[in-house]
Amino acid sequence: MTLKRRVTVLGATGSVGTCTLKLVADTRRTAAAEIEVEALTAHTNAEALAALAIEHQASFAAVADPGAGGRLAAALKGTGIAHGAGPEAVIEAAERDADWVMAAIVGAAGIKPLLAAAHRGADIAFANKECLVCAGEAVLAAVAEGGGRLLPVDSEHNAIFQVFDFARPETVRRIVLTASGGPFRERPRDTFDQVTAAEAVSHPNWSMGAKISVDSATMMNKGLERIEAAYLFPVPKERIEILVHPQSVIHSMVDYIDGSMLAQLGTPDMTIPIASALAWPERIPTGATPLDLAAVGRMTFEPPDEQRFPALRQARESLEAGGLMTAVLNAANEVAVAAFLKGQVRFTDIAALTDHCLQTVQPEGDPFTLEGVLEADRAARAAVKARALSL
Ligand SMILES: NC(=O)C1=CN([C@@H]2O[C@H](COP(=O)(O)OP(=O)(O)OC[C@H]3O[C@@H](n4cnc5c(N)ncnc54)[C@H](OP(=O)(O)O)[C@@H]3O)[C@@H](O)[C@H]2O)C=CC1
Ligand SMILES: CC(=O)[C@@H](O)[C@H](O)COP(=O)(O)O
Ligand SMILES: [Mn+2]
Repeated sequence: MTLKRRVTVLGATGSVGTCTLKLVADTRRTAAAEIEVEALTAHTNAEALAALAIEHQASFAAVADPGAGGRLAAALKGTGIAHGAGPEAVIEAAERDADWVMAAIVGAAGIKPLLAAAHRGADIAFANKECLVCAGEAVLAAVAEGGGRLLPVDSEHNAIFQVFDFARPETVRRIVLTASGGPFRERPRDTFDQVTAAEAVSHPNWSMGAKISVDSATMMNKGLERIEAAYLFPVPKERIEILVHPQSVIHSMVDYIDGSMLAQLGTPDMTIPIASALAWPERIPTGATPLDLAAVGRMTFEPPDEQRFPALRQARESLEAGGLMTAVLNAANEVAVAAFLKGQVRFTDIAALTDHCLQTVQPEGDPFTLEGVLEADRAARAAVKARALSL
């Protein structure tokens, strides 16, 4: 089998983006594969983007920040690589002719490029969970219209995707999303207000970008993943459960009506779910360390604690409420996490700010349209910013 792909990576300079490009390069070197790189994007990191574009011989590179365009142009001078700057240039990257697009921008900023790629029928390797959380209906509609595949990359959802019987969804009793519990699983609750940004981004098992690392620390990540799973898999939302598994070896499970539980296991390395999405339904070799269960020794499990991690309750209630409440939750969380990372609010303020927003913002737009989502997103961001100023 020769794997043929023309790939675009949205969010190429990030943790998932660089992992994807390393896998692409390794696969080209070590397997029967014809993989070309069409376009790469970043936000402000123009020099790193240019280096990646040159290394991977991309046709086009774009930075979302218009102010970074000059640096990108300078770094690409003489290479022949076309480039652009501003949100429209990132959308142009998504519109260019790649058949496999890695959606690895962080946050709702990724919505428009994702929709552009989905609308024209590209296969979407889907990491950017915030897009499904805030615009799930629009994303699924764009994928259906375009006719491409939505290939989950988030490790839990990729695990479920690998073991879910899509031909017989009625045989699924429940989905069990595993959660590491984050860096503060055992930390005394009464010290949470002293948590520093450096402590919050130190995930016990995964090396990831700052925003998702903080989300893992508050366990909002698992809440967002429950919402993501509700869009990705044909299972009633009340049958999506969370189980704390501190070793992050079992990446999630599907529980069937006959009592069989199927799981996907692996070392905690994003190379594995990205490779699954790149080759699907085939498999390709990767450099990921093979799982050594004897070395792991023990795997443990605990129920999640919504008192200790209120983000879990907030996400569950937002999913139950439906409509645009998950868009409100996502936007509120994005602003609160950014404020925490800048040292403007305490760790415990993140949940307080999202709670405030969920109680005060009542979006009235249409959750099926991008306009409705963006309106809810704006209202939630404004509410959190106003509240954060008064803390
Ligand atoms: N990291 C992981 O292991 C996993 C991540 N995910 C999800 O994947 C997504 C990416 O995560 P991760 O790679 O960790 O994030 P990073 O912060 O490491 O990277 C984010 C990428 O998005 C770009 N970016 C940031 N803001 C914007 C913007 N406003 N417009 C356009 N591009 C932007 C960044 O560019 P620049 O470098 O210029 O800032 C960078 O390329 C997230 O949604 C996350 O939840 C899911 C599972 C695992
Ligand atoms: C790698 C990945 O998919 C992350 O979402 C990871 O699962 C975070 O770990 P926890 O949210 O379980 O701490
Ligand atoms: Mn995950």
